[in-house]
Amino acid sequence: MTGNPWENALKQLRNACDYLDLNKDLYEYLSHPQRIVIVNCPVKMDDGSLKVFEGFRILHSNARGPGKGGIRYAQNVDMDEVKALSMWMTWKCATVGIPLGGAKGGVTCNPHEMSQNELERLTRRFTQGIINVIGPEIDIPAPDMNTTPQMMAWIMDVYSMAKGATISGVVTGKPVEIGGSLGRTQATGHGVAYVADQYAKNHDMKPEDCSVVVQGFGNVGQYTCTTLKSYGYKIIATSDISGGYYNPDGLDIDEMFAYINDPEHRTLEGYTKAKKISNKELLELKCDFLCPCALENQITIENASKLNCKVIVEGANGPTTPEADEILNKNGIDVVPDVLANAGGVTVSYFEWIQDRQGLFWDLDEVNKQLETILKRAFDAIRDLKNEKKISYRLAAYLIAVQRVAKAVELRGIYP
Ligand SMILES: NC(=O)C1=CN([C@@H]2O[C@H](COP(=O)(O)OP(=O)(O)OC[C@H]3O[C@@H](n4cnc5c(N)ncnc54)[C@H](OP(=O)(O)O)[C@@H]3O)[C@@H](O)[C@H]2O)C=CC1
Ligand SMILES: O=C(O)CCC(=O)C(=O)O
Repeated sequence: MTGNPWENALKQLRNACDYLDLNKDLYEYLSHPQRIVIVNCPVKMDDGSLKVFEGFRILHSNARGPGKGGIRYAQNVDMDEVKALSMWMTWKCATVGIPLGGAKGGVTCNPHEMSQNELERLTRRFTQGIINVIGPEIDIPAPDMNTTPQMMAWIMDVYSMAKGATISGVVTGKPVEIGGSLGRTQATGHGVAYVADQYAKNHDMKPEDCSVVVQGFGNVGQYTCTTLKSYGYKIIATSDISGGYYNPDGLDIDEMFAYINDPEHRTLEGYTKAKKISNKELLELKCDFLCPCALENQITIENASKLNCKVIVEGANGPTTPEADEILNKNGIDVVPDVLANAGGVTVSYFEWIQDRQGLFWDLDEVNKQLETILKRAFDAIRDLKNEKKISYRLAAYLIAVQRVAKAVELRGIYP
């Protein structure tokens, strides 16, 4: 893998602090997560054997509010990845101006090789392990890669049983039947598409003339595709672990959606109504919008100069390395950064947290209206700063976010 995500996250912070000429103490403070919890989770597997899974919950900063961020289940989860993801959450919440801090969790496991019962036992054990550092006022988990609303329901159950009361606000991204918000499942992809469309509106690009490549066809990728398609954009390629799927005339996203939801398939393997291509070919396709919606470190020094898109809209967290960013800047390819582009998810999680605390639930139109208001305000502020200072979208977003966090740190006197 090119680049360690934590080192990449530190470089991005360094760039912003240098530009802002912030005092050294602030960089020193922000370059350390506030709290790291590591838990070993013993799980009885279905075959009777015992496996111990390592899990992390990391709070990067609660200067602006309780920690917020998803939990990821994947084989390559390690502490540096979770540290980076937690720091990116701090900037994301500050970028869109919601009163939450940054946190993230992860468990090193291969969820695709585990049964639902094993995943339930793992999720319950992991929750037990982090129970003292989560809570509606402390740190609120949510879904991320390979974690689902059902898993959020188990987290809520373990926490509630321990506290002796039903506490739905401990976690977001839950099923709506137990306090989830309408629109949360679609929110991240909806936000990616909405922000891409804002970019298009600002650059005289018409949806019907624009082709889009979306790497990843999971929660974020799927709803990025469906929402962009509903706006009139043509999705010409997408991918999952089985490879890329390309059709220059446009993919039938609904059909692909149904294909992977068929329990016989799960992935796009065997889907025949598109040309099969490699992940490398997918990223280098000629298109207007490239939306990486899978993993970190996909656009690197190796492939940045080979990209054939006009703009990158980052659905994933950390898909572009700082070195690749420099190449893209030189080549005139704009990058709408993750901390803005994929902030739709955490924004609707924030709405879910509010709704749970009030016991009053919004209809879908209200959720989407508020979401778009927040994303538009953030996009406009970043665009204006970018134009004024002649800097990248990423640096503009970071300047806004880091200054907001710095102000909170100063006002609270966090290091007297
Ligand atoms: N869910 C959310 O609300 C948010 C997620 N994000 C970020 O978006 C990204 C995607 O998350 P999400 O959609 O939730 O995760 P999912 O697990 O739902 O989907 C991940 C997608 O990436 C694909 N993928 C995994 N490994 C590879 C690979 N090596 N090459 C190509 N594709 C691969 C998966 O394929 P397969 O299913 O076949 O394994 C799947 O299509 C992550 O970076 C996450 O942190 C950001 C904000 C919020
Ligand atoms: O919904 C949330 O609270 C956080 C989602 C997340 O993990 C992310 O934005 O990367």
